[in-house]
Amino acid sequence: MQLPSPAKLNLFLHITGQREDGYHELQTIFQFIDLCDTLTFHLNELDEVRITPAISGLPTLDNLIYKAAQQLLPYRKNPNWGADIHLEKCLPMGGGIGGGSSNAATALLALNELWQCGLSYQRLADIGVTLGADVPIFVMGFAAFAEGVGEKLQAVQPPTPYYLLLKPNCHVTTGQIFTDKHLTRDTPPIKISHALKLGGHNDCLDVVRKHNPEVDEAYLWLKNHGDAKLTGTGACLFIDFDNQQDAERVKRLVPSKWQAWVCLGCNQSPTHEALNQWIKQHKDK
Ligand SMILES: C[C@](O)(CO)[C@H](O)COP(=O)(O)OP(=O)(O)OC[C@H]1O[C@@H](n2ccc(N)nc2=O)[C@H](O)[C@@H]1O
Ligand SMILES: Nc1ncnc2c1ncn2[C@@H]1O[C@H](COP(=O)(O)OP(=O)(O)OP(=O)(O)O)[C@@H](O)[C@H]1O
Repeated sequence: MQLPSPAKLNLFLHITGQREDGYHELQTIFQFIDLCDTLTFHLNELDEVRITPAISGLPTLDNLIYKAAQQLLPYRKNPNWGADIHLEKCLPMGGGIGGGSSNAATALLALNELWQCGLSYQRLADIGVTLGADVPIFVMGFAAFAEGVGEKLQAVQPPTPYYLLLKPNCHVTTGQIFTDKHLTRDTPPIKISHALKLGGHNDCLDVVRKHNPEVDEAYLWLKNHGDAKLTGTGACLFIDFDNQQDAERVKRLVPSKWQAWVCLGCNQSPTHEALNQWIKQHKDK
């Protein structure tokens, strides 16, 4: 089974409070983009989960794909079943586009089928949120207005423009941004209708720019070409365009020290499209 594992953008990110366990309550709109890793799964009968290739600097036990697989082991129909998982990495790490969370969700969705666990998407999302706040959105697979720590989801259909996505040459640690004492944590909650009509801002932007001069520099550069926004806690920035040509034109101007992509917003996750096709083919057999 081969599945794409897409990135997400936070079209805005408001921090509305902080829970007693330290986690922040937020409001955001999540939308997928067609920039993806690819995961390939083969069932084995060795009761082992093996992931190739290793991600440099990341022990397998810490790989979110491995952690996701461990969570599903108790639900396997056959206790001898394991999986060989190949990861083709394309999404930059520490970019605020949720690559690790997406990989975890893709593994939950794939292994739920291959191991015949029979869990609902909601059960997989509940398991997923224990791995990372961004995992549920990738499990559910629809663009959403999110609240809580990102797990309370209402489906929405925002416009699906072309985006220019820019990755400054640095890695932002989400935990560091959320522990900064200057982070604004009291943005008044907004209604979903307001969010869809007027959007919002990213409360993390100032703190991320302060900690990461490269993000600051890239933000000032991108602002000359449109309404530059930060996704999640960065480092990635984006602007939207009505058409692909305009996005490509600005991409050609991006200084070579930064990575840039032109991608399309999607309100359905490509993981689910591919998974549903796989399920259909296997039912037909
Ligand atoms: C910023 C967002 O990307 C917006 O979509 C997410 O809220 C972050 O989600 P994530 O990367 O899956 O984050 P996690 O791996 O769950 O958390 C990393 C660290 O960020 C902090 N954290 C994360 C999410 C949240 N709502 N409040 C927090 O305070 C916690 O200190 C946590 O230890
Ligand atoms: N399969 C994986 N792919 C990428 N990162 C992983 C994976 N498994 C664990 N990680 C760890 O998760 C960290 C965050 O990676 P990720 O790509 O999700 O960052 P991010 O885009 O900033 O996420 P977010 O927007 O959720 O904060 C990485 O630095 C890495 O240590």
